[in-house]
Amino acid sequence: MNAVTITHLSKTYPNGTAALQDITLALRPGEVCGFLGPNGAGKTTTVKLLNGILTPSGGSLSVLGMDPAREPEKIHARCGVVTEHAQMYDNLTGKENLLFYASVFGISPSEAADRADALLWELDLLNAQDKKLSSYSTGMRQRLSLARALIHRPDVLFLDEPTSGLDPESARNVNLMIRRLAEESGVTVFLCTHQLRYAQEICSRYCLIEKGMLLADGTLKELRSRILPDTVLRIRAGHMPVIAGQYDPGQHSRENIFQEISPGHYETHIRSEEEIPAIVRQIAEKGGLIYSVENIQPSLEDIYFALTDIQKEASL
Ligand SMILES: Nc1ncnc2c1ncn2[C@@H]1O[C@H](COP(=O)(O)OP(=O)(O)OP(=O)(O)O)[C@@H](O)[C@H]1O
Repeated sequence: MNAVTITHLSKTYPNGTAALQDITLALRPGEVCGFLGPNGAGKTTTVKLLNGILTPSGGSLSVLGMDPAREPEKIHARCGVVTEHAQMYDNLTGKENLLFYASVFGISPSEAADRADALLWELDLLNAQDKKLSSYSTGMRQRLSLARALIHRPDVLFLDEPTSGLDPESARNVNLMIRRLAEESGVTVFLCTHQLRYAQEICSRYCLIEKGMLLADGTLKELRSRILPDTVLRIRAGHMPVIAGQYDPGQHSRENIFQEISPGHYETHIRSEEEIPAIVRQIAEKGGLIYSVENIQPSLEDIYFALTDIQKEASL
C-alpha cells in the first residue's frame, strides 16, 4: 500500500484562488519526497489537505489508507507535521512541551521522558530543555517542533520548510536525522521546501510544482535524463589543443568543442560519460597537458530552473 496517494487533487479557495490543479502522485513507504516549488506554488495547501485541515475541491487523497477529511484524528495519531507556525506553549519549557504532546498521544510518562530525552539530545536541545519556550530562538523552536512531531513515532512526516530558520550546521543535522528516519525506521517523508540544495542531499524523489500544477515527478536520475540530459565535461589543462567537433552533441560541427571558461579551465557539453575517454585520448594525443577531468551533472537547482524556463517559454 502507498503511504500517500494523491489523485487528481485540486483546491480552490473561497476567494477563487486556484491553489492546486489536478495533482496526482503516490509515495511508497520510506520514500523521502521533496515537494518543491516557489512561493505560492501550493505546497502548504497540499500539506493542509493531507492533514485534513482543508478539504479538496476535487480529486481524492489517502494517507496510510485513510481519507484525511474523514478521519483526521486517526491520521494525526500516525503522522507528524512540522510547519512554520507549529502550536506549542510559550509558558512551558521545551521538555514540558514534549511531555505534554506525548500525553496527548497516550504515551506513558516514563516512556515519554525517555523519548523526549533522546529527541532533545539528537536535536541539540538538551541544554535548553528546562528553559521556557518563550526564550527559544527561531531555530530552537523549529528543532523543538520537529521533536514534537516525532514524539509519537509517526509513520509519515509532513515537513513544511523544516530548515528555513536554521543555521547551516543545524540544518545539516536535521537533514541527516530525516534521512536516518526514512532509511532506518521506514518513515515516509513529504518535504516541502524551496531550499533545493538541502533537498538534493536527502530526498529520494522530487515533485516540482508551480502555480498549483505538477511540472515533474521522479528521481534525480530520471529528471536529469528527461529535462537536462547533457552533462558538462570540465578539464583543467596547462595546454589545451583544439578539439574539433566530431564529439559535439549538438547539430552543428564546431571548430573547437571546448570553451575556456576561466584561465586553464575548459568546458564542453557531452551526452554521456562514455564520450569522455575518447575526448581525453584526443587531447593527450594532440599534446594537451591535462591536470584534472570532471564530469559535472546538472544539480536539482539546474533542473528546476530549466523546467521553470521551459514553462515560461510555453506560456509566452
Ligand atoms: N486561505 C487562503 N485563502 C486564499 N488564498 C490562499 C489561502 N492560502 C493560500 N492561498 C493562495 O494559494 C496559493 C498557494 O499558496 P500556498 O501557501 O499553498 O503556497 P506555498 O507553495 O506553500 O508558498 P510558500 O512557499 O510561500 O509557503 C497562493 O496563491 C496563495 O496566495
